[in-house]
Amino acid sequence: MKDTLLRQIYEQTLSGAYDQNTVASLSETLQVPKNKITFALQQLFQEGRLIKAEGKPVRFLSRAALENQYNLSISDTKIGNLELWLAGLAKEPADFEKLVGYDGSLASLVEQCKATISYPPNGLPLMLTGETGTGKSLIARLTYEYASRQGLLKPDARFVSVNCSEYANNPELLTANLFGYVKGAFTGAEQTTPGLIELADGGVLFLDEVHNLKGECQEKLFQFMDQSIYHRMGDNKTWHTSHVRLIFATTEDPEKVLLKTLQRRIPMNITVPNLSKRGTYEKVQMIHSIFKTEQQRLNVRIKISSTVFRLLVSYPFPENIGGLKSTIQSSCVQALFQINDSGEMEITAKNLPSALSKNISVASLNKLEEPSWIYIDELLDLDHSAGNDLAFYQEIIESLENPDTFFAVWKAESSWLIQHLSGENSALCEQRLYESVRHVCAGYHMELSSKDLETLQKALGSFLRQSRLLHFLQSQNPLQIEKLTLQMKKQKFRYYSMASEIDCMLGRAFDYKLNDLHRLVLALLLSGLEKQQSIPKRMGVILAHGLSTASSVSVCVNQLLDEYVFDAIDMPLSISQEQCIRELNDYLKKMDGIEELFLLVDLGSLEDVWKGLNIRNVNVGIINSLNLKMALSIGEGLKRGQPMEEIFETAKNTCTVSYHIERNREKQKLIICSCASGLGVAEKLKTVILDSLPPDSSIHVLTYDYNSLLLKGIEDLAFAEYQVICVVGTLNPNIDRLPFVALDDLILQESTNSLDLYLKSYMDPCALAIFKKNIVKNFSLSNIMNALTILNPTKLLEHVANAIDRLQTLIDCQLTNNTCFGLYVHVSCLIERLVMNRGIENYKQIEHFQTRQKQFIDAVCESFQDVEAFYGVHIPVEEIGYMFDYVKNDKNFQKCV
Ligand SMILES: Nc1ncnc2c1ncn2[C@@H]1O[C@H](COP(=O)(O)OP(=O)(O)OP(=O)(O)O)[C@@H](O)[C@H]1O
Repeated sequence: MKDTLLRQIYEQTLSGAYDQNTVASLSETLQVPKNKITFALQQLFQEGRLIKAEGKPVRFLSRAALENQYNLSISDTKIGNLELWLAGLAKEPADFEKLVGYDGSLASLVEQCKATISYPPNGLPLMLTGETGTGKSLIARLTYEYASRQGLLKPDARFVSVNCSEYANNPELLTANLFGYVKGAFTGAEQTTPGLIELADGGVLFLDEVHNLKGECQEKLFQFMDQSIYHRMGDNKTWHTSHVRLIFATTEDPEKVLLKTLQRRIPMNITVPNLSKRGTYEKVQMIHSIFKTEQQRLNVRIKISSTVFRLLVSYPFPENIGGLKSTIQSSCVQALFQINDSGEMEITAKNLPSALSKNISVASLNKLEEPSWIYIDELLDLDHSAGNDLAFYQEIIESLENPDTFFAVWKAESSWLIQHLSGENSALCEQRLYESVRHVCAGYHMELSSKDLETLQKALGSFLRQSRLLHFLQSQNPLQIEKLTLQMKKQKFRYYSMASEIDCMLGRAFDYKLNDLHRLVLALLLSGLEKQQSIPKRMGVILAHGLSTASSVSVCVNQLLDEYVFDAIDMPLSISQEQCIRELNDYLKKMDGIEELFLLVDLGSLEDVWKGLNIRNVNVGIINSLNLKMALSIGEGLKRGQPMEEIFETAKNTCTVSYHIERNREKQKLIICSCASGLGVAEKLKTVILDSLPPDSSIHVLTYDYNSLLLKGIEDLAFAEYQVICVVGTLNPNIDRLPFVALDDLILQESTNSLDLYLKSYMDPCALAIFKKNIVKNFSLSNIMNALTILNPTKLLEHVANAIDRLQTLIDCQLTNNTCFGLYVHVSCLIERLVMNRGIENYKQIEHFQTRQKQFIDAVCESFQDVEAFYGVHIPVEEIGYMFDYVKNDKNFQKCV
């Protein structure tokens, strides 16, 4: 009757007539009393052949029918909402895809299982070892499903599973059940019964907890493995044949618990990793998958608190996935009546077994419970990139198993992270963050491209977004992270220190604190980004007291040399020597990889500084003198790549100290005599002025070339020693703030006051009176002429005066007396110079003058014809230029023009 009932249910399940699989309906169809149907259904359900759909009335479904129909293995036995559950089944993935981690931590295991079961002709025996609850049974079943789907098994081939531990106290019974027995083989063997090996013919026999198999049974088993034949218990004559693919599983070490002969016959031994090795993301997937099943079973939307999520991910379940599953199931039972107004089941930490939440105080439990809920349906969508990132972080932590190689692992991983982050479209593109990161990097001489900076910025963005996940990762692996931090500080302090600075900056800018794991990953990222760049092998550091002394000198030298040779450490005056040294040591840590350091310190003895330095793999040269010249000399040596000692020697020699004291002194007073007519006139002027000065006068009189005076003014070094009172000459050189006294003024005595005026401050009144008297006497025209020329002054003056009269007629202008007298002197000197071949040859813009003042030039030429003829000279046009300059300032001439 049982078989008929099972067949009926099988067909009705296949045809979808689930409503006919009730006690009442089946009793009616099969014409069997309800109580007998109920009893048989109960038995079949316990055997795992039926699935029970709760409800009114209860319905039963054939497991085999559904498994064939959906081509999958069903582990559920009782279901809540049948329709929902069936909808879920339709979406179920095939065989190994049901295994969380099939393409992750279990990828190679899956490949091995597939290869072993497919090995021709009948597959190879496979041993699965692993802690309890790691998924050995599931993997065995999925291996069967895979073989079945691949057509490696007969269509009706079964997966027969036997748990050897159930027979631990009765090994005979296990042998009987495995190989079958004949009637009378033992007490109670009322009829000949086929064994499980026979039932599994063409399919898969899974022997779980195989370490419970007694030696005798093991021996029987390997005989069967060799030849596919066996005896039933109680009949040692008849051989039976069965072709079975065998899968074994044990939580023990097979080498310790199985006979060597059996071990040899199991060529493939696969270890199933325990939950803690699966990586956080796979744990999250498992939590999701288990809750999802419960959600379907209970037909409610489930949400869990973030604490529940954190605890489930971080708790080290001794029963592995089995433990996680039963914890989740029990939490759902506990929360069965915690359905909110929206019909959602809310699972909080209070619904978890006490073992999980024992580390959380009631207060913090309540506090922690307040915030976010996570819907099961959205669990995997927390952050799409979270999966990869978490696996990445996990891998970093796992690489710690072998600290010697983890930097190598990191190197590879960092390029993954860089790539990953470069492709990510981060929302956190704030210029402030970007600039701050750049600022920190620049402080470490790490010049990053904008793309690299963007990568860093995205990394920080990803930290901010995934803070919840990363914080529980941190809490999950505190020891590894501590160990890693120590290694990082030791080997890559530069990057760790940079990450810490970025952390501070983040704190200020976004009120966000990185945890150790963040900092490590950031440091790793920075070291990855810098792999293309070279940290300077040699560097200079200026260490000086004052708010910006060191930085000013270093900036100046770097600019002058156009090379970054100096860093600076500014020391406020209030800080102690120890603090300075501490700062310097911090700097040295930052500059991890530097080989030589040139240190310029302003204060403190050399010993104080170098004794306090923590030097490892760095040569530090210290010089206790700081000035720009010294810094420049050392900077130049650094730039040229000279050896350290040579650099210091050169600096020492170029910077020898010398001193000079310039005492305050009164400058001597000076009158400059400078004439466009030439130095000769100036010399004569000088003699006349000197003769006019009282004998005890301290005023100096010097001659100076007129053109040089125009060019250089009184900045000329020749005047450095003097305080120039005024210039006396024929033409005003018009020098700023330098008074001019015209010769003609002196001759005409019209403005003796002008010279008096300038000399008044430098002479006592008595001396000034003598000077004035002498000037009147000495500066009469004839006196001047006498002093000026070697020619006969009376004759010369007569000729010149006639020529100038004629000139005035030709240009039709009556010049002032001043101009006339000035011209007499000037032209007389001119003639004398020409006689002596010392004519002036240059005049500014002579062509311009020639074209513009042609009329004047012609007038001069004509009026001076007699003079030229008499003295046998020719007045060149340049000299006429100077005569014009004399005339042009005349107020009458200006009116005529
Ligand atoms: N990779 C996985 N993906 C999804 N669920 C899994 C996975 N591994 C195990 N499970 C689930 O975890 C539970 C325990 O797995 P299973 O019974 O196969 O472990 P086991 O190693 O055979 O344990 P034991 O040694 O105690 O028999 C099962 O409900 C199984 O469906």
